[in-house]
Order: sequence, then structure tokens, then C-alpha cells
Amino acid sequence: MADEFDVIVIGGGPAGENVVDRAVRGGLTAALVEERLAGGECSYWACVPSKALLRPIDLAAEVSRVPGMSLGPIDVAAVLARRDEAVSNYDDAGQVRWIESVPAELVRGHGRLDGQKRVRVTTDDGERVLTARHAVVLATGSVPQVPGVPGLKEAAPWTSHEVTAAKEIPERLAVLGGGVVACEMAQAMHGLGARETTLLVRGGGLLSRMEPFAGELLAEAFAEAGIDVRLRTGIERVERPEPGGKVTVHLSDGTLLEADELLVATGRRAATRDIGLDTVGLPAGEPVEVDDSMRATAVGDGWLYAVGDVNGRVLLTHMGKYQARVCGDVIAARARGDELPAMRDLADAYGSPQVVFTDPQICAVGRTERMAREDGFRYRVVDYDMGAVTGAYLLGDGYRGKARAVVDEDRKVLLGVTFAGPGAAELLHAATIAVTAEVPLDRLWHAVPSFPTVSEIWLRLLETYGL
Ligand SMILES: Cc1cc2nc3c(=O)[nH]c(=O)nc-3n(C[C@H](O)[C@H](O)[C@H](O)COP(=O)(O)OP(=O)(O)OC[C@H]3O[C@@H](n4cnc5c(N)ncnc54)[C@H](O)[C@@H]3O)c2cc1C
Ligand SMILES: NC(=O)c1ccc[n+]([C@@H]2O[C@H](COP(=O)([O-])OP(=O)(O)OC[C@H]3O[C@@H](n4cnc5c(N)ncnc54)[C@H](O)[C@@H]3O)[C@@H](O)[C@H]2O)c1
Repeated sequence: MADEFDVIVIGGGPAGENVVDRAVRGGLTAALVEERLAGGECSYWACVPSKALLRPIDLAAEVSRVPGMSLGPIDVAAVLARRDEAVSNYDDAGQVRWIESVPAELVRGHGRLDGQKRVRVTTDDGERVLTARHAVVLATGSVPQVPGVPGLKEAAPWTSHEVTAAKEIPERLAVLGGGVVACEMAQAMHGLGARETTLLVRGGGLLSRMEPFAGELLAEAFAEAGIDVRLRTGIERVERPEPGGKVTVHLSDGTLLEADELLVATGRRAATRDIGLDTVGLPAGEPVEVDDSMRATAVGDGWLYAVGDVNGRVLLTHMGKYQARVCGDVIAARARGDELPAMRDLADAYGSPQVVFTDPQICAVGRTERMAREDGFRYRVVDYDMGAVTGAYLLGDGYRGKARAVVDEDRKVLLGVTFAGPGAAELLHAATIAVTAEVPLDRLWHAVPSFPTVSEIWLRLLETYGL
């Protein structure tokens, strides 16, 4: 049986869902193919559960900084129950209702491209072939990457999938990696009761894509909390004789580390190994390269698009959703015969905003100093101690934080901003607006921050710059 739709989207995560929404708003019909749960990795095994696990730890840290306030021990069972509620108990009925309301058709099963504008879906009942009048969109996301260290795969370590869905907190947790998943989940597990948490970090610092001071502040906070961060430490071999039993990790310095669980957080790869890319002349297993309208650059006739993690541009939900809005609008405009729809992905090029939800929070948008240098800008760096702002002092004793602005000296606009400090997440969008809208600094000077908020950091940064 062949079914025809204007647009077929493979992958029902945040990116895929948003393409469907925009394409249908643009007057098209759409099918969404999903093999697991509608809502994707983000809703069930990534953003949502990880933040549900981190929130009580963040709050406990806030309370501990205010004299006269104290919290009892965290009720771990209640935290895990709230996490389960946040992921709708791994039930996607709410998402399905939303998809139906768009309206779009949800096709449950594994989708594969089958040549131009065709998608073959393996369903529980057999197979269904869908054809697209205008476009097929790949939104299959990404999967955890597990390095080929001897014994590692056989040890069946946790990845982000298992740690975000944890039913129990391991007593001793070893974490491989020093990126975002490693830092967030190490702090979550430690805060929820892991007695020994050890980060094994290949490089010289945490969060290496951020400004170096961000990782340093976080490492200090980890050390104070008793999380053992071992920099420049690789792993050579892993042993786990009993499935689910004790893990022994052989480290590059010749020592051994024993743990009850090992979390591998060493990055992700595009989920493109088994989606029929070969049928349209693309290499399986690689991200699908796209232009700024999200069209796959290597496929003729402009019918194939890719949004979200699968295109490898930026592995963040909000950026995948933004790309999806661009993509849905572009497909609808092209279907109407508009050859040059105005909608284009501009934000990725500025540098996408990101919040790492640790305590301290690490928030950044645009270019770091290193990126500004590598991209050939004539720039100046402006730093300020966030703890010296009255609003930060009032949030709690011992507030430690740092802000950095990277200024384009030729155009007098911001190239990037980083805030590292407790409760900094909500500061970030102001920075995103200033960077993306390229607000001139002498104009930004007139955006007066309220006293006594941490936002006064903006005033201090501009004063330090010389305004
Ligand atoms: C632990 C963790 C925490 C994170 N926290 C944040 C955060 O706080 N903020 C943030 O912005 N980002 C965060 N991210 C990143 C974020 O999860 C991803 O960027 C986001 O999920 C990407 O969305 P997507 O729609 O591209 O893919 P996904 O969410 O991965 O969805 C892809 C969907 O496609 C389906 N699929 C795949 N192949 C097929 C196929 N062949 N047929 C049918 N269906 C298929 C999958 O089942 C899945 O449902 C986090 C990631 C991790 C691992
Ligand atoms: N709050 C958020 O925004 C958030 C939270 C979690 C994840 N994410 C997204 O998910 C993506 C994946 O996160 P991640 O932490 O897995 O990846 P990452 O790229 O942030 O970090 C990977 C880490 O693993 C290390 N590594 C890589 N290969 C290794 C190897 N063979 N041996 C030892 N160490 C190795 C890297 O040096 C790095 O420290 C990120 O790109 C991020 O954008 C975002």
C-alpha cells in the first residue's frame, strides 16, 4: 500500500515534531515516522529527565548559601518519582494527541529512505511505503558514542539513556568524559547520594568548548562537593566479570579504579546508520550536511532535508527546533512556488546559546575568545567577577562567578558572552539578543539593569569596557 503526503518526517523528536507543525501551518499534509516514543530522546532520556534530577540539587545549593536556611536530606525516591512524572512515565499519549491535533499522521515504525521521495517503514504489522509530494525530512537525532576501549562495550556501561532513567543511585560511579553530559550527570548522581563519584577526563579541563574559566569554576565546585575530577586520564581496559556487577577500570596512569557503575559520556554520533542513506547516494553513519535552508547539500532536486542532531550542526534541542521551524517554512514556501523563501538559519552562525545546568550554571552564547581569535576578529575580552555585583551577593554567601564578554573592536558589538555562576541561566537570553541582534555597545549602555539583580553584571561589563 502506498500513502502519499506532502512531507514525510523520519524521527519524532523535538526537531521532527516542529517541522511537521510548521509544514502543516504552511498548508501542507504531513506524516511523522517514529520508532520509539513521540517526543524523542530529549523528552524521555535527555533534557527533561536530566533537569528533573538536577533541580533539587541546584535548589539545595541555593538554600545552603543563605544563612538561617537549611534543608534536610534529599528524598531520593521523591526526586526519582518526579523525574518519572516529568517523562510522563515513558508514555507518549500526550505527544500523540498533540500530533493528531496539528493535524499530522503518526506512523509508528522504523523509517528508511527508499530512493527519491520514498520512505519504507517497518511496522509491527509489516511494512508501509510512503511517498512524498514535496519533501522528506530526516530528524533521527543522535545516539551515544562508546569508544572502542577493550572490555568497555562488553561491560555494558551506562550511557545518558540509563543514567537519566536511573532507578537507583550507584554507590560508586565512574564517569568517562568531561563534557556536558558527564558534568551534569556526575553532579546529579553525587547530589542524590553516590558516595564516590570520579570523572575520568581525557583533556586538561572540563567543558573544553567553553571559556576555560567556566570549567575551572565547575572543577572547584566539584572538588568542594567531593567529586573526584581526574584530568589527563584515559582508560585502557575495563573488566566486569558479572553483568551489572562491580566494574574495574584500568587507567592510563597504571592505577585501577573500582566502581559499581560506569557512565560513558563521550559524545554522540548522528543516527544515520540504518536509514537508507545509501539509496540516495549518501554515506551511512555520517551526519547529513545541509545548507542554511536545511536542504541536504549532496542530494539533487532539493527534496531531502535534515534537522536537529542528525545534521551535526549543533546538538541542542532549541537549535534543532529552530532549524525545524526554518525547514518547515522553507518546504511550505517552495511548495507554493516561492523560489527564495526569506527564512534561513542565521542563528547557528552566531553561535548558539547553551546552558549547562550544573551548580554553578555555565551559560554561553556566540564566540569564545578562542573562536574569535581563530575566526580572525579584532576583538577585546572584558571580564568581571559576578560575585562583586550586589544582586549576586544578596542571592547568597560565598557567591562565586565570572562573566566574560568578547567585543568585536571594529564594529563595537558583542561576539560572545559567557556567564559562570549560580542561577546564571536566566541571564543568558539577554546576551543572546545582544549577540544575535548585534546591538551596538553604545546602545546597549542604555538598557539599564534593575537593582539589585545579578543582571547588573551587564552594567559592570560595559563600564569595564570603558563606557
Ligand atoms: C543527557 C542529555 C541531556 C541533554 N540536555 C539538553 C538540554 O538541557 N538542553 C538542550 O538544548 N539539549 C540537551 N541535550 C541535547 C538534546 O537531547 C538533543 O539535541 C535533542 O534531543 C535533539 O533532538 P532531535 O529531534 O534532533 O533528536 P532526538 O530527540 O534524538 O529524536 C530523534 C527521534 O527519532 C527517532 N528515530 C531515529 N531513527 C528513526 C528511524 N529510522 N525511524 C523512526 N524513528 C527514528 C528516535 O526514536 C527519536 O525519537 C541533551 C542530551 C543528552 C544526551
Ligand atoms: N545542558 C545542555 O545543553 C546539554 C546537556 C547534555 C548534553 N547536551 C548535548 O549533548 C551532546 C553530547 O554530550 P556529551 O557530553 O556526550 O558530549 P561532549 O562532546 O560535550 O563531551 C564529550 C566528552 O568526552 C570526551 N571524549 C570523547 N571521546 C573520548 C574517548 N575516546 N575517551 C575519553 N574521553 C573522550 C571529550 O573529550 C569530552 O570531554 C553535547 O554536544 C551537548 O550539546 C547538552
